[in-house]
Amino acid sequence: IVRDRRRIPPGARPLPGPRSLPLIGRVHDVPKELSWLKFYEWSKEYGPIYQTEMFGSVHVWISSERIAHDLLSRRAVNYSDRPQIPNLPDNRTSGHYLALSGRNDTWKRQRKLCQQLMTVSANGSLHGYPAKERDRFLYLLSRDPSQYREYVEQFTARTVSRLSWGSPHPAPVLRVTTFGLLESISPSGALPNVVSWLMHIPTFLSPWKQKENARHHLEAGLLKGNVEYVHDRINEGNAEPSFVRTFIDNLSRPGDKSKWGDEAEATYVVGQMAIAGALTIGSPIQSFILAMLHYPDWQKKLQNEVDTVCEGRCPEWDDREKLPLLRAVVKEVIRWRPPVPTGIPHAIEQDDVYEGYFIPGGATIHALEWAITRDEAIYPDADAFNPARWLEPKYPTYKEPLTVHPNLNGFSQFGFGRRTCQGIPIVDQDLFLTMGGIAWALNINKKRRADGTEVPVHWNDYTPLLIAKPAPFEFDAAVRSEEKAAMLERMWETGKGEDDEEEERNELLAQTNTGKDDILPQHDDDVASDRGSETSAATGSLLGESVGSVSTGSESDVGESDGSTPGPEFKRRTFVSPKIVVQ
Ligand code: HEM
Repeated sequence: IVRDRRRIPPGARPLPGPRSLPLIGRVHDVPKELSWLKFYEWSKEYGPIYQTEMFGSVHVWISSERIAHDLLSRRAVNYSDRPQIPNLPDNRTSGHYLALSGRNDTWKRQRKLCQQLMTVSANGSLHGYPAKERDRFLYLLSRDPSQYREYVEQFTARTVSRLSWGSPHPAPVLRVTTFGLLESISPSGALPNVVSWLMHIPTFLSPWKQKENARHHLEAGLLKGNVEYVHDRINEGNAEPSFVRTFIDNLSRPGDKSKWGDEAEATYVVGQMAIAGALTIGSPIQSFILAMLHYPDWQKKLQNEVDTVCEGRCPEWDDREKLPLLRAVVKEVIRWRPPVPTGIPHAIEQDDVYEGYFIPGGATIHALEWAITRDEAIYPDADAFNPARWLEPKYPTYKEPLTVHPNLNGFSQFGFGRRTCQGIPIVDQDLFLTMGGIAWALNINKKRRADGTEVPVHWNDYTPLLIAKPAPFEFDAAVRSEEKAAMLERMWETGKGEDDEEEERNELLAQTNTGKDDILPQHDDDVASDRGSETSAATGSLLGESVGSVSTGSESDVGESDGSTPGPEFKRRTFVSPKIVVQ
């Protein structure tokens, strides 16, 4: 849609914004890296709501929480659609990506199902999965902190795989297909998302379409194979709790998809939940480590709270009422370094006028999460990491009682109106347990060179995709005592048996089935790194393979494919065990 002054009703005026060049609008001004800083800078110049044009599309940028609520929540009827993503042109209609779906009946039904599945699991404390995976994560991190990105991504993907399908084993393939999706939908991940006419190029000429088709094929195999796996486990009487099991046991109504959809639809709803969980939560966990390096005083305060309240043991989810500082740290990390800094865009359906400004129907509406968390009236000294802003009455964000507040419910960083994030129970528990666990187990410090000087750590260098993660940085992490080192060993031992057995069986089956052992990236750092160019080679090689269904560890899945192509296998991971360093 091009700005058309004839559409502006009498008395209204166009939104302010940078002057556009013919055809390209302001596209040349938006940097590939940290684009949200440019949009934030423009908000200082043009105000808390302004517009830009890019290749004929109008984009509206909102930097004030009040305005975001006025439009996206109060006028939700008109502001709850999603824009078309040129590199994923059926995103609004396919029913495969709830979060990217248009405002249609399929989306409404899927959103209800997603909420129901989440509620059942949240009421069961997420079946203890985040704690189980947290214990594994802490042990691995304590062994080799330099692999922190790999272990963080393993933690998030394994936890959400358990929640979705009752098994951690889909995690490696989930990570690959999910990262590919992130590239496909991000403005900086695929050229057609910026130069939209490229979406009309036929598939045989379009590297972007070919890559996305291969990724989608892999994803379909993964999701369908995983549902089969749950059926197998149910038939054998040993299915672990999961979203899919809840659907099959309680919500599936063959022949009637009116309320919860059918199994094919639920397959993709759960897939979307798994994708969302695997994509996002690693960002704040990594940002937490970054914050501890820049703010050692807050690390000490957090350790004091955890040590005093938990009397030497690692914090658990049941301790949350008694750990307000830990909850404040969780919330402050998300505020300080928003995981989705430009937000997930909404689309407006009909022309609208807001405070005298014309907003054209069809425009893309961005709640600029980065700017929203930098509003000095709400967050004084916004650039500083300061959990006290959630705990002391002198700050505008303080809320009582501290047994409940701060918490993540209703936080701007999870969006607005009818499209708000549905994963908050997972985010809350994953972050509480990992951040509390790291504070309990480890002292995070800047690395020192042989000459005693500190290795510098960046302040705000983040990856450019829709979900932003810190660029790699170096640090030291020492286990805080011999006693904790022994406890970490026990935490690892308790969780590992079942995994090892399954992975060993996978390896055996994979070898007999395919004789190939390199279909997955050798080093998952490739996937964890999220730097488009670094990762595309590994992802591309995987997607370039012709793949059938995807193993989740059950015998029936492995090797079940279209007959001509092998299913990708899970590589067995061997964990090196350097000596634990105790400080
Ligand atoms: C730190 C972690 C996360 C952050 C910061 C986050 C943030 C967001 C944001 C900003 C939106 C868009 C809201 C809007 O359009 O107004 C969203 C949507 C969504 N999120 Fe999350 N999210 C996180 C984790 C998760 C997890 C773990 C799940 C798993 C279920 C999840 C599921 C969804 C879904 C299904 C939607 C789409 C809702 C819709 O379009 O109707 N998110 N999230």
